[in-house]
Amino acid sequence: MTPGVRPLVAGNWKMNGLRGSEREFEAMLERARADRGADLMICPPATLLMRLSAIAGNGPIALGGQDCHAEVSGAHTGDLSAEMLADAGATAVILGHSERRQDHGETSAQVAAKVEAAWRAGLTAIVCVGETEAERDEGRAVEVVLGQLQGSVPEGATHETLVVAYEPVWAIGTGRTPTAEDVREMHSRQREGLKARFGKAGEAIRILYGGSVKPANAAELMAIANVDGALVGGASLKADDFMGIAAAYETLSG
Ligand SMILES: O=C[C@H](O)COP(=O)(O)O
Repeated sequence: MTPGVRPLVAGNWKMNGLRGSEREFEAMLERARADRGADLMICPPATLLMRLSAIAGNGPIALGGQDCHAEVSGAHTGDLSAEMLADAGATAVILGHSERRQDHGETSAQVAAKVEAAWRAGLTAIVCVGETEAERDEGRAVEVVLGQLQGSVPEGATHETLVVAYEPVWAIGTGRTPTAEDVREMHSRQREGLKARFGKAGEAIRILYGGSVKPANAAELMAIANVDGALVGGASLKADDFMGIAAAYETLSG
């Protein structure tokens, strides 16, 4: 946690979810009515955004997209603009997820262009960074992550327009997590980088941890300095698991 910074627990449904998933979302909403000490967000596949937005209303769970194109509109088959996501009810968009960087060859420069697009549309950009296992083994984790952060985030970021999500690639969907000391070190180095670049604003930009976050390990991870919430994949698909992670903040504040 960072003193004075309200945490964010965001769920990334990735390529999961059909209409029946509305029931899971409704169950999350019902349980989110009590303030859990953290902002909550679900990033469903784009096909569900408008439906979940109609259910969510002005309730306690915000919605986000999982990617966007840098342009406003045009001949880009299969792509979605940030404006379209905003129109469908999103207030944020995940950008530069390692699955986009790996599966679609996205570079940090392309991610930065998408961040500009998100800001143009009034969306908060959730920018993902993280090292592979080989890069960690080579002792390059800090260098890789700070390089991605520098290249993927344009000038002018604030705590309202930017959220960073640190996700070690080898921890995603594997059930493995870094040691608390490694998480502390990585988040602290990113905080220093954000402060050096954005001054006072960099102190309040949220840095989420992502990678095999579960109800059982959430409280320990979220208690680490400069861990301002979580980006949750698999465990965000079920209301019990997602709200179990959000409940870590009740433990921490209680
Ligand atoms: O965006 C979320 C992450 O990739 C984490 O996924 P996971 O919680 O399934 O490990």
